[in-house]
Amino acid sequence: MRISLGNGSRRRPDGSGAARPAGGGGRAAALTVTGLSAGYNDTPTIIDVDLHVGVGEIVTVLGPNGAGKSTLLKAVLGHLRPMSGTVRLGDRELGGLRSDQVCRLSVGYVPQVNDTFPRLTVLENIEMGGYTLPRSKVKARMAEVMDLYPQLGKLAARQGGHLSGGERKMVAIARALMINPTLLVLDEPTAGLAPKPADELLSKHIAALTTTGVSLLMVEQRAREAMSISHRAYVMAAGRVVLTGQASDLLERPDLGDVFLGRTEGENK
Ligand SMILES: Nc1ncnc2c1ncn2[C@@H]1O[C@H](COP(=O)(O)OP(=O)(O)OP(=O)(O)O)[C@@H](O)[C@H]1O
Repeated sequence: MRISLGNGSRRRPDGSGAARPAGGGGRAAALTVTGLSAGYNDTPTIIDVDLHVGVGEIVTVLGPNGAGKSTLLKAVLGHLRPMSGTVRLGDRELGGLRSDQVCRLSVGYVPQVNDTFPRLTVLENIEMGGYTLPRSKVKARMAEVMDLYPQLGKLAARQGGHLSGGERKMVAIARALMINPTLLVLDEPTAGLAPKPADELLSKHIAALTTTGVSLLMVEQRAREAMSISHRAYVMAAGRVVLTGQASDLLERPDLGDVFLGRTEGENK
């Protein structure tokens, strides 16, 4: 059974969900997943998933291990071919496209692991993200991206392998922003981070992305912190969406950790 909390697409109280043109000319578009089933070896792992990320929204997918969260992202990103259903970004159908084709439609991806090139400097890592841009546009786009994360300026010459986990993730996000994505997909960005840098990554660096107008789909285990910067959330269990609603409504649930992650609140901290 799917439970829905809250109605409509309310913006966050500070109004930061307002769509703004992304620097560099990216076209704003919403992601709409309808009736999506996908999986491995002809067996569906996710079943009949409906999900929407409005323009400029942050939407978080939560759920216990094995719920199908990463499989959902793979199907959106073209790493897995949908068995049924549709994945639309604006008026474009992504379902059935290869991952490189999805990327060329302005979909940025920050993977959970192998997020930076350890032997390349911060600047080189970020520049790599612009490999599909005309050469003449790369430097200007790098400047725009560095404006969003000025902290990276001080680390410009440092190798990826010599960064903290939080710094590395910021570099990975900056690299993904180089294509000025319409949709940015983040797979468990705080995985492996200590609580303080994890909170900082969510509350500062990921929350700051709302200023770019990008639509953001994120899988995240830190339910409370992720929802405090999200517009809506979807909870998956055993391959299905079992709960969806406004993040502010879901945040009020005292059983957040138990219900959303299948574990205790203490473990969620
Ligand atoms: N490449 C694969 N081949 C076969 N089965 C897979 C593959 N990848 C994942 N699965 C299975 O699909 C199911 C969902 O996995 P998925 O990684 O999507 O879950 P998840 O919610 O992202 O879990 P976690 O939070 O642990 O990352 C699991 O039962 C998993 O074993």
